[in-house]
Amino acid sequence: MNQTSLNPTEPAIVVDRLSVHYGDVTALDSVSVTVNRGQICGLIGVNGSGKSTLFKCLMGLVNAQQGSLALFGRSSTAARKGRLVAYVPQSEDVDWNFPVSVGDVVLMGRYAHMGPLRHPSRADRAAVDHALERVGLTGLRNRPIGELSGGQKKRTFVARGIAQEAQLLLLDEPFAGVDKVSEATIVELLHDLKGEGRTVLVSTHDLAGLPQLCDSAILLHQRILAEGTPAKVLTHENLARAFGPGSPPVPAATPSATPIAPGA
Ligand SMILES: Nc1ncnc2c1ncn2[C@@H]1O[C@H](COP(=O)(O)OP(=O)(O)OP(=O)(O)O)[C@@H](O)[C@H]1O
Repeated sequence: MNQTSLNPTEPAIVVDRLSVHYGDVTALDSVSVTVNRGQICGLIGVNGSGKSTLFKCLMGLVNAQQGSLALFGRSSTAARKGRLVAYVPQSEDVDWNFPVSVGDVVLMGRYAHMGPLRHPSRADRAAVDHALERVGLTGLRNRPIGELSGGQKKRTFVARGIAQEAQLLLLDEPFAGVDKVSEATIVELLHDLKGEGRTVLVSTHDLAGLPQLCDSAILLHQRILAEGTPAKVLTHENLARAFGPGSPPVPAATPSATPIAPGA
């Protein structure tokens, strides 16, 4: 399955009335969202608002009690098997003591391309080389993943998604605990990936950077509080509903917050 076999009219993500409960805790309550293809969409909300749960549902790692979802019109299992979707998990969800090198992690992105013996072909090795180069980690290929900085670890997982040639990248807080160089590298990469027609859903607490990074945004608090352009979503009222008293300020660079003078 590749991009050319996809129906171009199908959105990258359609979530329909999805509810997830962990025992007594409601993580997602009848969540419906659509993310169109070729967009960078920002997922925002307080800690515990359900962002990671939504990512895990999209990856088929958590089963919803109610509702449905589709990735490019397919089930999450079919999308994963078709290597359409790549996931960059939160750092807390990764066992960094697992004895693998940076190159090994990126090569994992090629597994679905390989035969049952997982013997890498020349094309697989070239894809890994290319992905490492794009994230600026060629020199660290043989380094154990656990020895990298937070930002380098994130870049390694982004490289895995690039090597996989995934059409949809799900990034759970890629900017958390990363240095400025890694942050700038990841932002540039996401724009490049979008330029190639790929779709990105990225959770972030960096509201100030969101208008520059994202085409659209989703504000989550178990339910969808707002969805649309960053300017539409990042209003004082919406942020107060999501974050409560002491909510973060509306980003100054939100396009609608800076009206263009007539004739400008
Ligand atoms: N495996 C689990 N078992 C029980 N409760 C869970 C589990 N995973 C998440 N939760 C609860 O579900 C709710 C949503 O958690 P989730 O991790 O999806 O939120 P989040 O928005 O990603 O938070 P953060 O920004 O802190 O990562 C929280 O109340 C959390 O405590």
